[in-house]
Amino acid sequence: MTAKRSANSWRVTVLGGGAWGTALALAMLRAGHDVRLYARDTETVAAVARGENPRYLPGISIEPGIAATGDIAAALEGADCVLAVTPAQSLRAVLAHARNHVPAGVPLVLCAKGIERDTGALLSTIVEESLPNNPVAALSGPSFASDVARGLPTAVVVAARDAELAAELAARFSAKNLRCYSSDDLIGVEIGGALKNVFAIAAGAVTGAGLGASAQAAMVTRGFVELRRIGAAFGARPETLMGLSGLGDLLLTCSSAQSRNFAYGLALGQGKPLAGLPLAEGVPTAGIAARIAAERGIEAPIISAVAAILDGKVTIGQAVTALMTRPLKTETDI
Ligand SMILES: NC(=O)C1=CN([C@@H]2O[C@H](COP(=O)(O)OP(=O)(O)OC[C@H]3O[C@@H](n4cnc5c(N)ncnc54)[C@H](OP(=O)(O)O)[C@@H]3O)[C@@H](O)[C@H]2O)C=CC1
Ligand SMILES: O=C(CO)COP(=O)(O)O
Repeated sequence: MTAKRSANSWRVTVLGGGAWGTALALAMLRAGHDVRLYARDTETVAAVARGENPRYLPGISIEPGIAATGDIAAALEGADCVLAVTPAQSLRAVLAHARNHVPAGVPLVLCAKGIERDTGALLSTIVEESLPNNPVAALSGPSFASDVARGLPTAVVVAARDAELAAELAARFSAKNLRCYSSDDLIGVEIGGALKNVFAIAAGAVTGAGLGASAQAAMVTRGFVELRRIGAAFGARPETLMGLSGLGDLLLTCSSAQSRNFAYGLALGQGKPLAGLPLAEGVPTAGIAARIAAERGIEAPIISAVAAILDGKVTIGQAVTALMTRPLKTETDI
């Protein structure tokens, strides 16, 4: 199943041994690359070496060929490309740890989805601050880690400001069941991936609270308007947000309890305990996105409602009433 390495094979280093890091390491292996996986947790390193990652990808066997290590220097030595696949809120710390070992000039591909809670920085800004000598790219789109790890087909987008770099990365990452489109709209791809998580929480909450499929479709549609407004304020192109990293990922994660953000919202809507649930990137992103929208005068009532619910400032019922009684307007007034 593992593709043969060719002259086009790169040494690809994946930073992060969670669900998505492990799945992407497998995807890179299948695309014919020489893959190293850095995980800080020794048990994860040992598990990947055994051919499994039961904590993050239970029941999925990991093909041999991924060199897992807890040694950041060894992981990055000779890398042609680095994939950053830890949670958004950890990115700055991970890059600080990796900084002295990342070869100059090699692309750093963001695979996390979020906005830094404390600063409002997009993840590309964090890379540019931390690794000024490395071009930044982002990989995003509808792609559950377990689907990709199992080798099920999907399509994603790889973006970089330099269209040639984006196209090269997309070509090198594509494999039989991973179709990578390219884009030079880095910010658009980042914003789509980050904000869809907030609406996935909202979609889960709508389902959990039993508000009905109609409410869910209406919320996701109006949420997408907010995503487009915020995207526009950051200079994202509308067609990017209509693509895999915006609409595509919104469709996936707002309709499936396989999404951890949707599952988080579902528990919220059902009044179940939230402690101990898996990573839901939309939680920190909701608060900072609401703040960014308020500071920039962008109308984002659903994002603000999600942030207020997560902060315990309003109940889901109160938020729904507030949303339903907003002044009426034309639909196209975005
Ligand atoms: N899972 C998915 O389907 C997809 C996820 N993503 C995005 O990818 C990102 C990562 O998600 P995912 O892999 O699923 O998350 P997981 O919770 O499955 O794994 C997170 C990984 O990051 C590691 N980590 C956290 N903080 C640090 C740190 N400071 N230094 C080193 N390692 C650290 C964790 O290590 P430890 O075990 O030691 O805590 C763990 O290996 C998120 O932004 C997510 O939105 C994108 C597309 C699909
Ligand atoms: O981004 C994802 C799929 O594209 C994964 O979504 P969750 O983090 O909500 O599981």
